[in-house]
Amino acid sequence: MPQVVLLFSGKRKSGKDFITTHLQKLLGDRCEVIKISQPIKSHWAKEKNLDLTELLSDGDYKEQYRLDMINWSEEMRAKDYGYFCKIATDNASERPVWIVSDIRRKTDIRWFNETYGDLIRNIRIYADEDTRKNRGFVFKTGVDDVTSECDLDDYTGWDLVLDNSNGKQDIEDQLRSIIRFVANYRC
Ligand SMILES: Nc1ncnc2c1ncn2[C@@H]1O[C@H](COP(=O)(O)OP(=O)(O)O)[C@@H](O)[C@H]1O
Ligand SMILES: C[C@@](O)(CCOP(=O)(O)OP(=O)(O)O)CC(=O)O
Repeated sequence: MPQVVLLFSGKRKSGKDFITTHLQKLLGDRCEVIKISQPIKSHWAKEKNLDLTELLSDGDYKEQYRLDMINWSEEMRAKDYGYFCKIATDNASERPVWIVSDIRRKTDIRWFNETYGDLIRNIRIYADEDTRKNRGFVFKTGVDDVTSECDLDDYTGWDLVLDNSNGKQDIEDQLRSIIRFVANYRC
């Protein structure tokens, strides 16, 4: 069992990967990064003979397949909302800090809450739309107006909110806030 499970969410190009990758470097082998989208992308790469490394990176490649992956994964979630959360965590190591870098749905939070209870901490990464556009965000119907991107818009149970817009806190400050926040867990 981990000692703390940090759930990160945020809209496309808000900086989830950026912040969690830096956090991982800082915490080293005390932490494990878990991606719910990993089993989705693995399945899709096998099924369609795609480049998994590219699908996992922040480039444009994954955007070409995002809509299809959303639609397929929603069918799976309709049968079992925790399906991908379970596969992603089944493969995780026994490190004390788990960083889940891509929480998107209330049912993701529900599954982690039911499975890890008091260990979970909800961290929201915010970035304003101009910043996200500068980072390559382009609105796409079927992607940005569906559950995948919008389900947590009205969620209010955040334990920590970080503003990762241009000109706000720099990455060192962001990381310090997170570390202060998890410090109680002797990580
Ligand atoms: N605070 C930041 N400073 C500089 N570049 C950033 C920052 N946050 C994100 N980026 C860059 O913006 C792009 C999108 O960030 P990413 O972490 O992939 O977003 P998300 O995972 O939320 O879609 C990446 O190229 C990333 O390096
Ligand atoms: C099909 C997806 O899992 C693809 C998610 O890919 P990423 O987690 O890489 O996305 P961003 O970091 O926000 O750009 C979305 C879903 O609804 O499950």
